[in-house]
Amino acid sequence: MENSKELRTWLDDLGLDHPLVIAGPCSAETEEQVLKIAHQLKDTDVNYFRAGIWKPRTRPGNFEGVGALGLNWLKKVKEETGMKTATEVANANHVELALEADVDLLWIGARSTVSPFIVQEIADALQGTDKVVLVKNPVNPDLSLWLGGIERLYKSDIKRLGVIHRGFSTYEKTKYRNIPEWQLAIELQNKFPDLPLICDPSHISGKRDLIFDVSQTALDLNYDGLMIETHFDPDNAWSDAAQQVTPESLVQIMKDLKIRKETDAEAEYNNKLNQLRAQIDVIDNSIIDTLGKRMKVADEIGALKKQKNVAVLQSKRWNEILGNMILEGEQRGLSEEFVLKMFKAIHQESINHQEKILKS
Ligand SMILES: C=C(O[C@@H]1C=C(C(=O)O)C=C[C@H]1O)C(=O)O
Repeated sequence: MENSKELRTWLDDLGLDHPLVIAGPCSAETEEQVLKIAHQLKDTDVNYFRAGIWKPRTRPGNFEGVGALGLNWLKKVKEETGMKTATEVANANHVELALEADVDLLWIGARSTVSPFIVQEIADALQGTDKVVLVKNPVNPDLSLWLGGIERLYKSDIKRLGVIHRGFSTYEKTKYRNIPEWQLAIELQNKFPDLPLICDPSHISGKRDLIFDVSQTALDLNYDGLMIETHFDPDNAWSDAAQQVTPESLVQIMKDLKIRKETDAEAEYNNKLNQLRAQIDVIDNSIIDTLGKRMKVADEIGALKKQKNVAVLQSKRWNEILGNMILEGEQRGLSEEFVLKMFKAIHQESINHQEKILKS
């Protein structure tokens, strides 16, 4: 599959002057609940009304969705509000029912994207559809698996495509429910700049207070749209209560978000930018030069260790370096997270260099 402008035709055709917005409850609970939220979202920036009909839950025993019955409620949403509708499908049967109910946008969830069997089954069931189909990232940070999902759909002649970034599971405790790993989405944009990219700040955040911040970061990184879970009574929602916002909050979030343009033609801005970028180029070259020199010293240490039959890894020395560098970094405004990541990568490269010498 190649990048092509065609991938974003469905989005361009909407002619929006704001990011695409997909909003609605995490789960459809009752007909009344679905219609009430839909009417509250009707005259806002919302383009697609979402509601989960089949809910994949991590553990059994939780509310698993109202099932096909909820599709009738989505039909009513369309009739009564004119909003397009969206839901998640996780197997061929869901696809068949959702297409029958004329749902306008279908997405494949993170737990389905991990399974090529399931994605293929869904792609086969959707063959040639003119519905919009979006693929959420797999739960693990695997770009190939994510793109593989898109490619399977593309091969099934589905051309109105896009991706949803909902973050990645992690064992570590972080402020996020699912860590964003923005680099992965940036890499995806580099490969497929015209594939519509939607952020799901609700699942990245896991709590409503973080949603604005995550949404702004997404827009700063050129995302095309947002999927935000919305409920009139979030605290009493039957699923994902902590991360849903009220329709009023959603409107406020959309109002407060700054939509950045890709560039600015003004000469003064461009001159200054070019000057600063020239500085960055010089600094980047010196970083690479310094790292090359560091590895040459590591090579010499490797040769010494080889002579004396000493192990490559020296944990005590390594921990001293890490501790010192975190302190040094702090004084220069570098976060501990960044310093750790960078020095772990440097250490690994140093080990690789020494290993090569010890094994030669
Ligand atoms: C270079 C050495 O080998 C390893 C690599 C280190 C580094 O790159 O700084 C530090 C400790 C060792 O784990 C060393 O022993 O000093």
